Amino acid sequence: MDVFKLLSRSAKPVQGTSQHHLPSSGEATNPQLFGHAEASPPTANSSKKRKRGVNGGDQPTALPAELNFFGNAHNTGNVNGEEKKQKGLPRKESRDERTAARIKAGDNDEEATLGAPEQMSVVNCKRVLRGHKLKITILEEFLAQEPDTALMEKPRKKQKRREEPVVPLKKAKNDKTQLYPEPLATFAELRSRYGVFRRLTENLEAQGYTVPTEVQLGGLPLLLGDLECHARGDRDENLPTKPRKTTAGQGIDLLTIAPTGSGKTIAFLVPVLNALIEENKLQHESEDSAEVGPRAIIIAPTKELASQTVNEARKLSIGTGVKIALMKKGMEVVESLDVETEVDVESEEGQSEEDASEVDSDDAKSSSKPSHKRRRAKTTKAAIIVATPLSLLNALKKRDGQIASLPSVKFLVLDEADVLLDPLFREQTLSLWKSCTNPLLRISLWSATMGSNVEELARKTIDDRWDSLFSTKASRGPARRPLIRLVVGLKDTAIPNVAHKLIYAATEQGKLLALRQLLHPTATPSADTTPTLRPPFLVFTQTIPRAIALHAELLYDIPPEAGGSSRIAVLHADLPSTARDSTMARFRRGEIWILITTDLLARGVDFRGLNGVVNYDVPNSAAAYVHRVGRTGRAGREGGIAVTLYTKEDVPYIRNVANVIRASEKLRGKGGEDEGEVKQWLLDALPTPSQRDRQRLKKRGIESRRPVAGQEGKEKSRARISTKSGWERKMENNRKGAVSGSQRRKEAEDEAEVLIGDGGADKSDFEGFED
Ligand SMILES: Nc1ncnc2c1ncn2[C@@H]1O[C@H](COP(=O)(O)OP(=O)(O)OP(=O)(O)O)[C@@H](O)[C@H]1O
Repeated sequence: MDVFKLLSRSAKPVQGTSQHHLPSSGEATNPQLFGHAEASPPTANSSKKRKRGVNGGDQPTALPAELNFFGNAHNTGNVNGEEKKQKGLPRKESRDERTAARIKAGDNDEEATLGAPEQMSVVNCKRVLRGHKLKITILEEFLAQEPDTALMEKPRKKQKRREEPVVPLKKAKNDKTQLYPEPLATFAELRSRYGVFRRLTENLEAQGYTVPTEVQLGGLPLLLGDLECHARGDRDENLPTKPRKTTAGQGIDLLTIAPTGSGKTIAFLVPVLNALIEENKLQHESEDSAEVGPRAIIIAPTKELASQTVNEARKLSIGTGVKIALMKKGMEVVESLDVETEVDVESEEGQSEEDASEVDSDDAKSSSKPSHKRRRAKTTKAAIIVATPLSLLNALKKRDGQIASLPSVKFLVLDEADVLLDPLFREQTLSLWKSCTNPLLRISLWSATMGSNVEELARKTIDDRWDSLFSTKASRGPARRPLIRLVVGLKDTAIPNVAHKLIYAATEQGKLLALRQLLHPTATPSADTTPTLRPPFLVFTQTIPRAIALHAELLYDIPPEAGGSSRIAVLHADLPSTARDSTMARFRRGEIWILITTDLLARGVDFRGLNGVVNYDVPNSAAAYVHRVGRTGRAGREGGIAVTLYTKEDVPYIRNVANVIRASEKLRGKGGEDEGEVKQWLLDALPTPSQRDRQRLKKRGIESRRPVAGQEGKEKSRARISTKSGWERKMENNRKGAVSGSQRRKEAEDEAEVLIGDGGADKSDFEGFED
């Protein structure tokens, strides 16, 4: 029995989306989104800019035949080595030295570690990076400067110090500097170039990854190397690599904006795991006692994403000795701290949420519920802790309300950083950031979308933290790490490998009809009309009550032969953890085909075989749209469909979504006025929402779909999802009212008749007539 056929009621598939093109039907052939044609050498006129360079980018010698970086990258460096020799520039040693240290530390695969390939020239690096739409910019650069010893010896008055702060480091801001680090051509280079531990690369290989995705080919060299990258802009593009002096060994802080499903998790996990394996080995060799406390913290906005990250990290860490733990309520992080370890077990689940559009109510809300049952906390011995902000914050909260510090933490990763630094989680995230007091802390922020305000906040927090650590008279401080920004593709744009459909449904009832039409198409669809959506897919609503209501409405739409109501489920933050976990597991196993949810699942969650996403309620922002539709088309898979239903209430705001679709279609090559889903005439016709409107929408969603707290009746009616119009419902209610009224009247009459029959009074009261 073809269950998909049953669900789609024998409809023929849309042209061009035959089953073998659907994302769920197989592995992606190429996880990279851009630069597939990179291997072919450029034509003479392909880069006018290069002519300005010293040697001229159009010279054949500047673009050698080894440009097939993804075929045999190890050959690419020879020419560059020659170039360097000719120019008399020093060859860098640091990688080899590091590799030798690795071997000494016990990772003895000499064959793989020796003979690291030579470096590419800047021209080649630039070509590859541009081909893959990677832009790497240095946001802030900090140069070490000798501290003023006079100031160190003579403490100044408070007033004076404020006027002339003692800053042992000179800060040099340069917003325009672009970097061209050598991209990672193959995963084998992790070992040969960066001396990554064998076990880690084997575990990566075991996952079946063959080609690094864009964020991995750009991000891993930045995080694993010593920033020996090309720091000059267009002017000096033909000059070879010059290692940066200021930051060797210190690493960098990184802000990454890369498309959804582009493999950011691997990009941040590999460097952290590698560093921790190294640390373990060195500790073991020197027989030092193991450091107390976690060494890396990964923060994610939802439990679902956090537990997915733990799974990924555990797969990569098999046999390495690095322990990873998912932060749970009741877990103690650092034993020696006098933290509030006794926890309320009952209040752990099902905290309610005011607004379902928020990412995870459990974390966004404070946990000030009274305790019912208490149990002792366990101290985790894990080196890496993956947590939602509130779960970790609760574990660090001391009895006096202060947050305990985590000096052992050297890596802080903010996954979905823009939402973690959004007002909903900002305070919690910044408190955790502040609690990581280790001066060597390396921070990396990751997301598919990042507003400039979030970038600015990240920059400022890094600045302030550094100043508070090293601006005192006595502290000299290490050389300041630079903050680098890596952008893959077009910032804040949906992935190009998903087909977008924007459907006007006019009213709420129209949306339900349209969704049913998607589920059970009656007419043969064509590429231009309503798309056929094949399970499994996700349906997003604005609020929890609406998700529940839609689930109730669609529950019996799936024929019993196809599994009936068990094939459709709802997942939201008001459900207990166990129910959430079980629904996720059933959806991943393919037992659930249609999962109705809120923005709880909009970010980070990776369902490999998801065929589509339905925005039953329009997302609250362009960023929300990017993340929601990014649940399909993961790792470069083709065939995903994103359907957005909108009503007349959405029209004032739909332009945000239309713009994202248009930009994504341009990336796909459908940039013409009359091409793609969003035609120019539609864009011209749509109103542009004001900044205020956009902010209000982001915060509250469409007002008429919001539940009204404390007004049970209204709340219900607003959440109601039904094909019946308001007028029909009113008439139905009137009919129901009339029927129940007549029933009441009838009952009253019957009662009266009984009383009359009985003489109209209570027998017990009747004492009889007196003689
Ligand atoms: N090099 C690779 N080759 C093939 N698949 C990969 C590669 N790297 C990661 N993947 C797969 O790509 C999928 C998406 O990865 P991941 O969840 O890390 O994406 P992401 O960039 O974090 O997305 P989001 O922004 O939605 O959180 C996963 O299924 C992962 O296994």
